[in-house]
Amino acid sequence: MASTISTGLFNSWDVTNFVVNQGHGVKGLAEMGLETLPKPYVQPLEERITMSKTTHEESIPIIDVSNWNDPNVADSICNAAEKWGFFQIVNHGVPIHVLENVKDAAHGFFGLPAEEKRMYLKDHSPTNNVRFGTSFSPQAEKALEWKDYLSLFYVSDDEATAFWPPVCKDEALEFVKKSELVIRRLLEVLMKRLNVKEIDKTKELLLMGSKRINLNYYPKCPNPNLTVGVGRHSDVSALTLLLQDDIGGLYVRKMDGNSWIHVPPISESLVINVGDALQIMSNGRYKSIEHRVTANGSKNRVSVPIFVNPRPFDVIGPLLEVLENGEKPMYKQVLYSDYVKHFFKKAHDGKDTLEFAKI
Ligand SMILES: CC(C)(COP(=O)(O)OP(=O)(O)OC[C@H]1O[C@@H](n2cnc3c(N)ncnc32)[C@H](O)[C@@H]1OP(=O)(O)O)[C@@H](O)C(=O)NCCC(=O)NCCSC(=O)/C=C/c1ccc(O)c(O)c1
Ligand SMILES: O=C(O)CCC(=O)C(=O)O
Ligand SMILES: [Fe+2]
Repeated sequence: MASTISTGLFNSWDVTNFVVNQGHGVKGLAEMGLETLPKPYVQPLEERITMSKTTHEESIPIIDVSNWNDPNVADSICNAAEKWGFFQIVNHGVPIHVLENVKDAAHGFFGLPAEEKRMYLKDHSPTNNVRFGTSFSPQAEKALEWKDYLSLFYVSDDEATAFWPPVCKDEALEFVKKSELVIRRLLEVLMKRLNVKEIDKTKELLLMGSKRINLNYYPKCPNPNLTVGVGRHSDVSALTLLLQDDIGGLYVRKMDGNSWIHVPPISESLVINVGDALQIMSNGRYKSIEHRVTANGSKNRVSVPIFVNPRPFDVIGPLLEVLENGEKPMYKQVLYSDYVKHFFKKAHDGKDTLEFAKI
């Protein structure tokens, strides 16, 4: 392949070694001035987004949450979580400078030289809670995904201050903190429809006892149609709150069909989606929907999801309040860390992780 020969990376092993093991990331590869897509990134036809049916006739709901006490707001949120599993919120109260700063900080982190980012690869990182990586699970994947990430598991302010990379820690922490209220409000509203009247301490820990913030970087890609930014998956969180920049590329599977809907960037909005843990706890009422991201041929894209989760040692299953009306449980009780480890050890495979919890 002419382009990889000109970079000095002669075969697929060289490319993977350079990107994954040496910590250059796909950004390092993209910056070599490739003309064609290296082979390890070529996705099978059926996984390419260009081969899928995309529709512009419908879009996920956009909900103005400026008044949380308005019953119409609550209804719209619960309906969206049931029907779409995905929606955007505006007037959510997270200040614009917090959103702008964390996107800038993402560019700041990925703009560091490879030697500095390499310090956060799994084998070098001073803590398991900070991980720089590429693709999703390169050891399990047939084709790599065109994305680098920094994943930060929030334990405490002190831990974050001590271990998160200096170039982005304040901004990432500020986004986590400033989004806490909107997360709580969303969960209160969603719980009410499930017959959970108040979120006591036990419920709070079960729903939002752990948080992970990822900084995702999708560099400009030669032949974006042959690969993906992120393959089809559903999140394993309870709820995900996603900040995207103005480039676009996130697609959501329409629940009742085979078509994919674009999630258009809306300035100052946040994308919210139900994750597997909430689908399980709601006994299937709220839907954790498959989504994927395209690669982009002309721009570098960043996104910043906050995954709101149970704690690793929590056992999750359908909530008692949900089963009180006599409905049959669809999912068993599972240790949350077992569920997450199962997700992380395979390649992205749509909604297959949920099979792990099905009765
Ligand atoms: C995640 C775990 C299980 C990690 O526990 P730990 O003891 O640190 O286990 P570990 O042995 O280091 O990790 C197990 C494997 O998970 C994978 N892994 C761990 N962390 C990550 C990470 N942040 N990103 C990718 N893979 C990871 C690796 O494959 C590990 O294997 P290895 O590379 O070490 O061989 C633990 O912290 C936990 O239970 N956390 C619960 C809360 C949580 O983190 N929930 C997940 C929310 S994330 C979510 O919902 C979606 C994430 C997502 C989606 C699409 C993407 O493309 C993507 O990149 C990420
Ligand atoms: O980048 C995006 O828009 C979505 C990323 C995503 O789905 C994830 O990180 O789980
Ligand atoms: Fe996701």
